[in-house]
Amino acid sequence: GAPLPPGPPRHWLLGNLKDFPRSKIWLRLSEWADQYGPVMSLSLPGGKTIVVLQTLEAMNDLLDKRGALYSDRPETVMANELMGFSSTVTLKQDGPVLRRYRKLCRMALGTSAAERYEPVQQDAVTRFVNTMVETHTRRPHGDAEFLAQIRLAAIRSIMGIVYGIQVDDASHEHVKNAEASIAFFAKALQPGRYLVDIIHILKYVPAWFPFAGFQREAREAREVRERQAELPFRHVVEEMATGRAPPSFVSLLLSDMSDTSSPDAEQYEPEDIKQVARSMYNAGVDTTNSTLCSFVAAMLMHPNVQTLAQAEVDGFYGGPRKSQFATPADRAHLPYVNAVINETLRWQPAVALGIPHRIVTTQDDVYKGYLIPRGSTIIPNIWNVSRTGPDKDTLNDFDPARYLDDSRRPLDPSYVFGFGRRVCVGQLVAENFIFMMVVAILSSFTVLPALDADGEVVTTTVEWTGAMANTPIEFRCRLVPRT
Ligand code: HEM
Repeated sequence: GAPLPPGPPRHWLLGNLKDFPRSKIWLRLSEWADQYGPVMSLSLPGGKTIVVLQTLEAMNDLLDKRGALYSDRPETVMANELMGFSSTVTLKQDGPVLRRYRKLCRMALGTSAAERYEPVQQDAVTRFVNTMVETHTRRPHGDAEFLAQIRLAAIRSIMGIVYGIQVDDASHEHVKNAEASIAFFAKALQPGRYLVDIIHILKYVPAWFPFAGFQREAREAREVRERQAELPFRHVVEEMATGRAPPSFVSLLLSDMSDTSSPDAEQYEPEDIKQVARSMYNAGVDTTNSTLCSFVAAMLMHPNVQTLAQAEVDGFYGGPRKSQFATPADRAHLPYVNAVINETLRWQPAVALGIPHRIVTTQDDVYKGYLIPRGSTIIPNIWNVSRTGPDKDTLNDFDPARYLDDSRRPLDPSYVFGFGRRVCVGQLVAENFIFMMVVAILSSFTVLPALDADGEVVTTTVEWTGAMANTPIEFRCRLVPRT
């Protein structure tokens, strides 16, 4: 039969476990791309195979064109079984339930639905701008408050879209539950974080056992996850009963279900809607937040780009601070701003390794002469694609002009939203919100370095975390209101 795709030598017991760095795994994988080519393999203890796809061609060939085989997700014991995140869209195995979930997502996040959410997204943008103007008055030397405010804006957008709930600040009960849930979720998905994901038998260890801290954590995660699902959902049901519910993901789907003439009425349970709604926060907040924080970092590091983008925005809206009613339809008129957004998505992809897929457990496959064993984990190395293209040596630099130049235009960065039947369901609302926030920031503020107590400019370098969501590590700057 066909050989496994090439890869570094394996230890007889540990496989390649020791070859994985603790953070920014994508950098190591991208180094291996030069050595091993478009498809490589690694192994984990217990003989599990990981296949890494390094080119967009390989990702499209397998995850898209052979989607019937490659749309499963790996089973993680801690996240799926013990913490109970298997009811999350993102981690759901392929099958009839996932297809139901994704249909609900398309119904409530597709093109016509996305337009209905523009007012709640606009509201989140306006509140961000107002808060940052105030922050500048109180602390003109700048600090890291904008990071918390960007996250809050992403939260407001999601809570508004999914439940029609207005969030004043991060101490809102639903937000606290959701943030606790997302922290468990992110931790459980860190590779190698829990031994139980490597030695599955440990899942039978009872919670009272010494060293079974992971069981107690899992119980806490289940409780938090349940509250995250239940409370905001119940709020929408109550508001609908009194006729006060604004249009939201949940209210649209619930009213569709209760309409007996709708062909969908019989196909869904309220429980499906509740679980799908809960999934959105965990999938949508970190990703949107990372992208917007990377955008601010880019403006801080590249004042010349900021000036050009501001000039384009001012030209279109008629001057600084005039963009408050920007809508996604304006994108067509702002080519340079589009290039800035594309370059941000490419330069710091929010999920640099995507979310792993899995090939079905019932059938092997062969690709480019190599065996892809049934049940292997398939990792699309999005980072490597973002570093591939003309002018390769410059691809670590932030340079939006490359998208406006035929001779060095990189691939369209939509690959940062994933592939095939598992492609991001929030892409449209995410792109709309990112556009609205970027225009509002450019039009309302100039991003400048923070000042020290003597009013001197603080030299700032920005680094990114190496975790699943590729987010800038806390840095300070000023968002100075424009006049
Ligand atoms: C810049 C923003 C975002 C980026 C870069 C992003 C990226 C991704 C990626 C890479 C995947 C995995 C696709 C795959 O498996 O091939 C994904 C899945 C998903 N995204 Fe997003 N996402 C973003 C925003 C959002 C938002 C705002 C929402 C919700 C409104 C959302 C909801 C989801 C869900 C539910 C899934 C799971 C789909 C499935 O497993 O079938 N995402 N996203």
